[in-house]
Amino acid sequence: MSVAQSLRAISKRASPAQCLQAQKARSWQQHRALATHVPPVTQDNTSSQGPTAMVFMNMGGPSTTDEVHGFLSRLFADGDLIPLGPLQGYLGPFIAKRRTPKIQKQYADIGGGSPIRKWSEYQCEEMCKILDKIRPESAPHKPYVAFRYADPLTEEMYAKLLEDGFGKGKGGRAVAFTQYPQYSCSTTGSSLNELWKWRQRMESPRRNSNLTAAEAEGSINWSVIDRWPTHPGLVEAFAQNIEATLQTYPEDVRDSVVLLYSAHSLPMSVVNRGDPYPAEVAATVWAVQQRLGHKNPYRLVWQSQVGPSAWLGAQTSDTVANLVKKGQKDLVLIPIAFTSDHIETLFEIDQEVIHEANELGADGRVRRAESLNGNPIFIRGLADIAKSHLDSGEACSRQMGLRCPGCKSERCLEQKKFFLGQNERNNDAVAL
Ligand SMILES: C=CC1=C(C)c2cc3[nH]c(cc4nc(cc5[nH]c(cc1n2)c(C)c5CCC(=O)O)C(CCC(=O)O)=C4C)c(C)c3C=C
Ligand code: FES
Ligand SMILES: [Fe+2]
Repeated sequence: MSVAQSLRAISKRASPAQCLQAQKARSWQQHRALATHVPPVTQDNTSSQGPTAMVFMNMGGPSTTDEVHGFLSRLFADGDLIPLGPLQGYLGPFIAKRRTPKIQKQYADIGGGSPIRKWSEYQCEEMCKILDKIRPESAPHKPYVAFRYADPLTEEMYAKLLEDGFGKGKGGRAVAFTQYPQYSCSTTGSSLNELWKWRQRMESPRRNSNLTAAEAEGSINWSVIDRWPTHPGLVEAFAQNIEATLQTYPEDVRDSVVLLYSAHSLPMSVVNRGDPYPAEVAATVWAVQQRLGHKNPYRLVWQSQVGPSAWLGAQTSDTVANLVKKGQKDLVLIPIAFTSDHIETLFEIDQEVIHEANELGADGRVRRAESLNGNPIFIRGLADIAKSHLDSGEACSRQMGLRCPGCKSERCLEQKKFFLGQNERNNDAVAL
């Protein structure tokens, strides 16, 4: 049975409409029980390579409104995300401070904070439980979360890894697993640059004079899962959420509902540098459309642009308003580049875009597909991605070695050299 078939089999317990209802009502405990529903394992559970640290990397978000300023300060200090040149140290804090009240209000409006920490910790824990069963040779798999701009930060995660017995002369295996399905240098690239920076600070004898030679010798062996835009588990989970939302429309209009896949936009300067993200997001969309049998018309649109520079379009909000004005009111919005709810779904789509559509007369017919959050098919897919990665013995994908055509960043080059060099299998791969 293929991965896609087995994922579909796991989920064949309710119709899409029932699924939507059930998903809305599903409690935390139920999510837990479903995520760990895996086929029985027959291998014996003796571990020879474990423990293995599974580190989920993402941007993070403020869990409370008090954390908004710190979150924005780190975000605007990140030259990989927002390059402000030599003035970054002055301009970054200035913009962060000025923007804080507006963004605090948005987080207050979605319940007081971002749910991304809760979902990331849950997804990682549940994935590790599944991995222990389907890949006992590297068990126990220990869950860690490393956020770029909010707690738990990369340095906090690294300190915890060392405290838990990885590194410091004992070596140990850690997998940096990006939670951005599609690779962008402004997201996954930034998280990897940060991880590499803290690895140098905490485990390199040149940078950390407190390390003994033995401790430096036995440092953590890192590998990276850097992208997974068309993995069947991801595609199946998206497809089922879309089908469940389509079931909420009357049968006679169902096939003419327009599907609007919405992803966070990128500045055109990043797109023109050759960033892989737009192509990889489009790959996800195409895979989901194929799984759905192309029954509905679709468009890929882009949201959440910040500041006055040119960004990749068409914009989600303009597209929705245009279609509604033209009389196409049946629209499903699908957040396609993020794996849990966040301010862009709960505030921007639910409270701004859909609200505006209703003011234009959409009459509740513009709806959003649920985010992946605790979806058991998705979490089973994550475990499958991790298992394939561990089985492959590779340090990272070959794709990761090839820099953007317009990249001038030494940091990118050094980071890629480091991760490529973490495993013998990649010995013939070079960072270009
Ligand atoms: C795949 C997802 C994302 C990409 C690509 C991305 C690129 C990107 N973002 C900014 C600037 C900001 N992003 C902000 C918040 C934010 N961004 C993403 C995702 C991606 N960003 C998320 C999920 C969030 C919200 C986090 C949460 O609530 O959980 C913000 C802060 C909010 C604001 O001030 O509006 C900024 C700023 C740039 C410049 C960029 C590409 C270069
Ligand atoms: S900006 Fe893409 S590799 Fe450096
Ligand atoms: Fe963003």
